[in-house]
Amino acid sequence: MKIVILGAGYVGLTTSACLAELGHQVTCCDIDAGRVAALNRAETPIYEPGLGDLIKAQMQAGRLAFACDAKQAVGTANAVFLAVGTPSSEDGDIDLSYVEAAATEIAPYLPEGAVLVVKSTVVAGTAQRLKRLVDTRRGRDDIAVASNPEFLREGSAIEDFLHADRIIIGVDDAQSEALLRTLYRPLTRAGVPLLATRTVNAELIKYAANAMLALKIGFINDVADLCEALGGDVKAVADGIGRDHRIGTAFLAAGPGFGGSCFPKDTRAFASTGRRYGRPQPLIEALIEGNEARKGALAQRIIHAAPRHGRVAILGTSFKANTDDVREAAALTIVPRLIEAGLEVHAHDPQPGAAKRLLAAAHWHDTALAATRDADVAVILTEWDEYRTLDLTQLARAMRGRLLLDFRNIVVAQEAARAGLDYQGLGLPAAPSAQIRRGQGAAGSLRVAASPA
Ligand SMILES: NC(=O)c1ccc[n+]([C@@H]2O[C@H](COP(=O)([O-])OP(=O)(O)OC[C@H]3O[C@@H](n4cnc5c(N)ncnc54)[C@H](O)[C@@H]3O)[C@@H](O)[C@H]2O)c1
Ligand SMILES: O=c1ccn([C@@H]2O[C@H](COP(=O)(O)OP(=O)(O)O[C@H]3O[C@H](CO)[C@@H](O)[C@H](O)[C@H]3O)[C@@H](O)[C@H]2O)c(=O)[nH]1
Repeated sequence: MKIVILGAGYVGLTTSACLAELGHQVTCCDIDAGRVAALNRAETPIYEPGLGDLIKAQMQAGRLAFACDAKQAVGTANAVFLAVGTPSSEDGDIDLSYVEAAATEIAPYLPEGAVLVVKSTVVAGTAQRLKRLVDTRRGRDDIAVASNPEFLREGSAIEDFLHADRIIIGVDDAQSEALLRTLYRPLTRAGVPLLATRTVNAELIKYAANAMLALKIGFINDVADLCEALGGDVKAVADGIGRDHRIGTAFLAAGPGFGGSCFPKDTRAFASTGRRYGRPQPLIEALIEGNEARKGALAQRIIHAAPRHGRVAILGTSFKANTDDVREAAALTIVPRLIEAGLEVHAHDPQPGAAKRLLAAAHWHDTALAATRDADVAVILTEWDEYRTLDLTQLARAMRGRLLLDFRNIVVAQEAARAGLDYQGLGLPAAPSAQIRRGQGAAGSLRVAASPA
């Protein structure tokens, strides 16, 4: 099948490379000429494990090409996917201008019978609205518009695409359904379930799925706060509740608040849609507020823990591990607040991406150890594997102070204590470092109070 994808971002590039891998002929177009030129040199503009290699392999196989001129590319396409951005607008609603601009631009050039597929995350009713827009631009009704929301996670995008829990296709006509079923046949044959429903449902599924996952995170973060007050252990609590298969263990890791390009934006859009249609979503409204407040509260915790004008090492600025994406990362809230409070911030991330520019007031280092040199407090903000395996003895030696704040709960408290560090996780009993150093007791048997986030 001949496929054109508009947008060479995380979703557009992953979709392009994976559909090529499934045997389709794919052209991926982007209005960013620099990005297209880099891709044509087989340079991948984002950090996503395995993506660069897959793109190269598919280009060499002749199944994947990149272009700027979408008008020309769509002329012979069976399907055109919109994978452009849908950022938040100022009122929390969704900005559909990129989606509408892309559809408007290509509408006159689509071949009769082509299907326009909305892969970008869009509010319910958008596919039907785009159908009217395309019909008006063409002056006839010969293009079907479908919805095919994407559920990949950054950092495991290819795996998520090729081994999806399910594929959702939103289709309001038989032609779209037939085309999308054929397109995804290699995956459905391999056992991936495909659910066909109307476009409005597909659009709602995407938002409801993200809202549900974000709720799990917001809930466990609140439980972590309670654990701190009561001397409990949020990891044990999460494990205990997660073993109930109706709850499930996934997405119950306490952290510094969810970030990224999706959960914050999509929960805001979900809440805003509820308000617009007179069906408020109070759970989601509270979730959004609590998540923002959490980032601020954790910044305050660091400020209280550090000496005046002290030095803080921030380990990890990406919104999660295995990505260079910093969109709505906790670091973007926390680091500026530390600097405003007069602290000196030394930062490290294995893939800093745009963070170096966005957090230019921080001092950047090439290694985690260099960032922690002479630090009064070290803070883990992203759960990169390299922070899990930090040499804690070296870290303790490099630091001026003793306090390690682990906002991802990835360090073993006893090991930190043995290295001479004062360790605080989130919702974990504080490690009794002094006693452990003297060889007495395990973490949890001797508690010291930790301030709630
Ligand atoms: N990032 C994710 O993990 C993820 C996962 C699922 C769904 N989504 C959704 O997918 C959409 C895309 O997200 P993303 O993170 O890939 O965005 P992104 O910002 O990484 O990439 C968007 C790309 O679209 C390009 N673009 C804008 N207008 C264009 C046009 N008219 N023609 C061609 N290209 C154009 C931009 O230059 C940019 O390169 C969003 O709606 C997002 O909510 C994202
Ligand atoms: O137990 C957890 C799981 C995640 N997070 C945080 O939640 C945010 C989002 O993480 P994740 O969902 O892994 O990454 P995304 O790439 O943003 O993926 C989400 O958003 C995408 C865009 O809509 C969807 O396609 C995915 O299904 C959905 O998981 C990050 O800040 C994580 O650190 C936690 O704090 N605790």
